Amino acid sequence: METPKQNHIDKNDFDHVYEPAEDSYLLIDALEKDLQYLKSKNPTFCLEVGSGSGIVITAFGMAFPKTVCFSTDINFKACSMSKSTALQNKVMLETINMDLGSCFIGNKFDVILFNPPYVVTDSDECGSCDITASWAGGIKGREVTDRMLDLIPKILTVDGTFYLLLIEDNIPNEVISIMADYGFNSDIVIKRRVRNECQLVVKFFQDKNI
Ligand SMILES: C[S@@+](CC[C@H](N)C(=O)[O-])C[C@H]1O[C@@H](n2cnc3c(N)ncnc32)[C@H](O)[C@@H]1O
Repeated sequence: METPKQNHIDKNDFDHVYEPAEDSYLLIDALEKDLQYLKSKNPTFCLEVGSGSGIVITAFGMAFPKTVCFSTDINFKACSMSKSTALQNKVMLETINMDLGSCFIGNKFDVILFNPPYVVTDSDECGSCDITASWAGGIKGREVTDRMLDLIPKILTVDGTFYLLLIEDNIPNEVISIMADYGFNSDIVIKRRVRNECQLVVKFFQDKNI
């Protein structure tokens, strides 16, 4: 998958919006690894929750020009940057400044992407609308992620796929078990150690075709 250009961004903008890092590129690499699977699904609608600079959803939109792409972010400045990144790379993207994706209940996406704030912090650090929201994940680094898990069955198509980035501190087996209770199968697409952090991307799906 091609890496989107981000020439329009001033370095200082990353004081307010998450700068693409190893986790962003791991999610892109997971999509690249799953390209044939995704192509076989011919997705009509894709949503990235917490799109930050927009690098992931733009990479997806470049690889799937016929897919209608949406993104959300709790941080207003991230929404503007996502839109500009998409525009610079000629990707049509609808961005919405909101919490997760609850306004979409009743609508269904074929692909949902989420690189959440996953760092273990105190609960009271979690839930801001600024740059802290990029990383502060509360207890087990899962407070935002777990709310998203509850939403997935309501906004993913029956044969859709949800890609979620986690670190070992998030206890991936617990996440897999929560999703299994909702009727989802899972598969670890990619795993990488980055300094002292083990990052992985897990995909969740309801059909049997991996
Ligand atoms: C780790 S950053 C990932 C940014 C981008 N997707 C990437 O991979 O580079 C997490 C993003 O989620 C956003 N976020 C955090 N909590 C959110 C929420 N409740 N609803 C929507 N976005 C949220 C943050 O503002 C931040 O942009």
